[in-house]
Amino acid sequence: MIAIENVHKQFGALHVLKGVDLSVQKGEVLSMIGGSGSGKSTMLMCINGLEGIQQGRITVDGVEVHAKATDLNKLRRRIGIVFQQWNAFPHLTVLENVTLAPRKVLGKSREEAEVIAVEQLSHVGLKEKLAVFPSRLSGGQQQRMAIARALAMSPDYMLFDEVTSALDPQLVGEVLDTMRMLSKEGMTMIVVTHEMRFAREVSDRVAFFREGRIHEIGSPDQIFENPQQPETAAFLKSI
Ligand SMILES: Nc1ncnc2c1ncn2[C@@H]1O[C@H](COP(=O)(O)OP(=O)(O)OP(=O)(O)O)[C@@H](O)[C@H]1O
Repeated sequence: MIAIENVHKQFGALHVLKGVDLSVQKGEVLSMIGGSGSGKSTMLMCINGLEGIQQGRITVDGVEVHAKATDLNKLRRRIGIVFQQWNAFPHLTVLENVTLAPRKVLGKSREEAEVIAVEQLSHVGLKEKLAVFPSRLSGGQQQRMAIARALAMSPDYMLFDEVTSALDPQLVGEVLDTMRMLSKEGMTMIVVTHEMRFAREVSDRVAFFREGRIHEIGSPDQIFENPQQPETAAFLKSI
C-alpha cells in the first residue's frame, strides 16, 4: 500500500502540494486528473523520492520514503516510473536498452537480463523489435519500450506521468491498451493523465487535483457522472 499523509511540497516560495492525503491499495489503479500546475506530476515525483517534501509522510508498504534511514535506491526498484518521454540510448538496440537496468541495478548476468527483457518486450508487443534501434520505433512503440524497461525490474508499483501526452493521437491507443493490460493483471498503478477515457474506463478511483490538493476523489462513475464539487464538474466541462 502507498500511504500519503498531509504532504506539503514547496519549490522555494511556490507551495505546490498543500496537504495531500491519499492511500492506494495493492492492485488498485488510481488516476490523477486536474488542471495544469495543480501538482499531479510533483505528487508522483514525491512518491518515489525523486522530490523531497517539507511536511507529512509517504510510506510504501510501511517504508517511509523520505526518512533518512531509507535506502531510496532499494525502494525505487519496487516502483517503476514511465514519463512523457524516455530518451533511450540511441546506439543500443531495443533489447540492449531494456537489459541495462536488470544488469546494472539488479546485478543480473547478460543472459539472465536478456531473458527478462525478451519476456517484457514480448509482453508489450515488441517481440519483433528486439534488434532494432530506438530511433526506428514509432512514438507509441518507444513508450511501450519504456514500459517494458520499467517492468524488467519486477516492480510492485507503476507510476505513469502523462505517458501519452507527446504522442500523435493515432498512437495513443496502443500505449493505453498496454496499460489496460497491466491493470487487468493486477498491477498497482498511479496514472497522471489527460486521457479522460482511460481514467474513466480503467481506474478504480479518480483523484481530481486542484491547487495542490485533492479536491475530490471517487469512483469513475462519481467523478464523471455525478461530481460532488462544482469545480470538478467545471474542469471536466472545460476539457
Ligand atoms: N522542479 C521544479 N522547480 C520549480 N517549480 C516546479 C518544479 N516542478 C514543478 N514546478 C511547479 O510546480 C507546479 C506544479 O507542477 P506539476 O508539474 O506538478 O503540475 P501538474 O498538475 O502535473 O501539471 P501538468 O498537467 O501541466 O503537467 C507548477 O507551477 C510548476 O511550474
